[in-house]
Amino acid sequence: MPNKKRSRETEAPVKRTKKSKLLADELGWKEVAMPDRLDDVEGFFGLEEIEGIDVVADEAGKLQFKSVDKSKKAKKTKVPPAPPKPADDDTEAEDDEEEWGGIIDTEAESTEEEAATKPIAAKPQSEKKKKQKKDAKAKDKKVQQQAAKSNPFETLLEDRLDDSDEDVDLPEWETLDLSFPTLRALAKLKFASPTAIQSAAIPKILAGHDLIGKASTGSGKTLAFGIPILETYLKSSAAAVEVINTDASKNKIEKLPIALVLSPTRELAKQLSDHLMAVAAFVPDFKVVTLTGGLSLQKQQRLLDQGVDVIVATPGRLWEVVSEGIGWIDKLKRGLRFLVVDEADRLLQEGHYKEVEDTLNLLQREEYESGAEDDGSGSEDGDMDAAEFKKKNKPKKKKAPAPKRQTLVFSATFHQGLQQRLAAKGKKSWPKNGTGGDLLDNKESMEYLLKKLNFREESPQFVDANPAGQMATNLREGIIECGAMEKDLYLYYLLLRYPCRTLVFTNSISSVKRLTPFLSQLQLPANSLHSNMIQKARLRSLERFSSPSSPNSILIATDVAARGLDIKGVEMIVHYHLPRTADMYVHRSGRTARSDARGISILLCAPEEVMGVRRLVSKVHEGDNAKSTGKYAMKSFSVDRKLVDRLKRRATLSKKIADSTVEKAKKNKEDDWLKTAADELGVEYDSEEFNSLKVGKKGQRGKQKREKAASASKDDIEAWKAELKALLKQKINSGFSERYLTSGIVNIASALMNGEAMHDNIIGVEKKSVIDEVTW
Ligand SMILES: Nc1ncnc2c1ncn2[C@@H]1O[C@H](COP(=O)(O)OP(=O)(O)OP(=O)(O)O)[C@@H](O)[C@H]1O
Repeated sequence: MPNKKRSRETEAPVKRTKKSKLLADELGWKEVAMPDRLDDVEGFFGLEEIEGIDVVADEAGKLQFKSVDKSKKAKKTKVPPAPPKPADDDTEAEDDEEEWGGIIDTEAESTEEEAATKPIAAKPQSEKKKKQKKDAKAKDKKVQQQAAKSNPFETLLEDRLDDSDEDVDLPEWETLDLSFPTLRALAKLKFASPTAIQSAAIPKILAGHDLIGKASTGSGKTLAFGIPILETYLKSSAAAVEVINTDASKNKIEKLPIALVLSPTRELAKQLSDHLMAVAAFVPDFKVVTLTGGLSLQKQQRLLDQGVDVIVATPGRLWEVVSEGIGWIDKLKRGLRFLVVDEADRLLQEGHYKEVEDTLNLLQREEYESGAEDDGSGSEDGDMDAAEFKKKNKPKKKKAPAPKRQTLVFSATFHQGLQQRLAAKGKKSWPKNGTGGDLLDNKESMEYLLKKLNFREESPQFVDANPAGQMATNLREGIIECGAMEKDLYLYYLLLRYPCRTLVFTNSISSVKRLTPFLSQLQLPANSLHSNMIQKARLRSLERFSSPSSPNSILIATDVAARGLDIKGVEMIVHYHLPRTADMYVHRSGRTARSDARGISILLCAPEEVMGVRRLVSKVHEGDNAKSTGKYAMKSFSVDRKLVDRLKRRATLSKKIADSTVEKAKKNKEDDWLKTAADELGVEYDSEEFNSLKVGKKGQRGKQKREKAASASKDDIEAWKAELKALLKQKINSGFSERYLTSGIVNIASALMNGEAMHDNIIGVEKKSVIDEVTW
């Protein structure tokens, strides 16, 4: 039956005849657009609708159609205004509008797990809570504004209209023959010269080649593909304007996306979009849309429908948006001039590859079916059976010219484990014997990518901008050997001794959840990032971590932060857990020493891990020019063991407090869940009895430990907290900085009271840069 509801906005023409009763075929049916991908299309090939028609039955009960007076109909079908929503019932609206609008509250970050356990209906907030939220909002807004000030991209966007006559003098970029708007943006960004990958890749891409680009972390790969995309956009929009000027009949151009950039993580996608917008700061119509999970799907669809030049997306969300949208597959096929696969080795890895493959299949450039075209041969025979009708109306195949789409692939690494994983030979873990996780050489990477990606050219251009080494030139690496159970203590030592913006990598979400309160108890500004956090909390953590107002901030993260993130001022990377593969080591370490900056990467290693790690790191450095004379020997990072000893009690107390809080929260959650389950089953719930049944011998020890932590009494915790507080007030004298100790510049007690205590003033040793600790 025609669906009146769906066509409220459009008025379908009705073929009017003299008689008021009409036959079905006399009606002005209008085709309804269908989502590009239907899950089950068997026996279904189209939908049409009609409006302004009443269905009436004659005396014999036969249905007939009757045209309805439009004005009356309009009255009849007028949609009543939606009833006002109760003030606290904003769940639906929120879902629709959910987008990142900066820091909005400072409530303890909640995970998706936690969110799921919250009651669905929002409770009315108390005045006090509202006020707290308001204050927190204002505070976070301030932090956000400060963060924005430090973001060169934002400043650039603010400046762009101020000085349109400004001269651009960038001789080093001259050979690339770039447009004025691009050069202006580069000048504003203070990028005086192109980086090696930019010099090598930009001319090749502009010449129309497919390209595989390999260059070390932080070496400017984003603009190596971003600039050619912008230049192509500028040329094609200039050509479009010419067409309009010379051909009066074409007064409207359809805006089609010219580039699709795939990113493995949400945060990287956002960063890539910002970066592209920054270089396009003087091209006002250039529009980049980011499609990532965790934020409103509808909002992203709306943005796309408003017209877009570049789409930056994570594969899962792209697939969702495009396949559920209408006409997007066709638009992508017709419009795309560039497909960029950033962090290609990650995106093509097992687990991610399926969605990328689906996307690639969608974009196949062979002949494609454009869908049914109305050729005016609609059915006139009401008795025609479905099969016959379907045959007659079969969508016509239409040949489309192959689009000139270039495929651009970028990464700092291409490693062998990738191929093995794709061949489903099982996961490679960090090798004890130092043989796995090897990085692919150029020939192997090329073969691999050729197999996986549908390049336009038979041999895409391969650019390796840093053949001499995998790691950034200004990066120093070190190793600290410590007992497996002492990693918390050594981490605390490093963060306290060398206050600077630090990223700490762990291999599990639970470690992130444990280490964050552990460090917070020790008054270190720790934030967390892992994939179980809701998207807003993820972005909020990153904002806090990168805020200029907290130059010594710490981010405890899983490998979700390992690739691509470009955060200014990160000086130290700590591998709390060893990276699982060599490429992960390269990417994690690459979050520091970016562009011209210096940085250090430190591995915390248990004695049994040291040999394997040393071997693997020397593999990563194989081929380094400077070190090719012999095997690269990873340096031990010098540690003041005396100071470590003096920090032990603090670390022990903080660990106890953090563990008991985490375990208590877990236990409460588990108890709640079990109680509900028991209620539903109508049985008595006894947590101890239940636990004794649940755990086998194997997990007994860990379980006992956890139970012990969870069973700490409130008084125990309070006592630990008081002891820790007292300890934190005391300076710790490691013996080598008497000048600082006796100077009395910092009044620790009042600093603590005012919330100003930072790790560089609660330790009684001189602040020292971690980077200066190693020889350069
Ligand atoms: N020509 C240039 N001159 C100076 N800085 C630049 C230049 N091009 C890019 N940059 C800056 O260098 C930093 C690193 O760039 P980008 O994020 O593109 O690196 P990348 O090679 O993609 O790193 P990764 O492999 O970690 O993803 C960014 O802050 C960027 O703004």
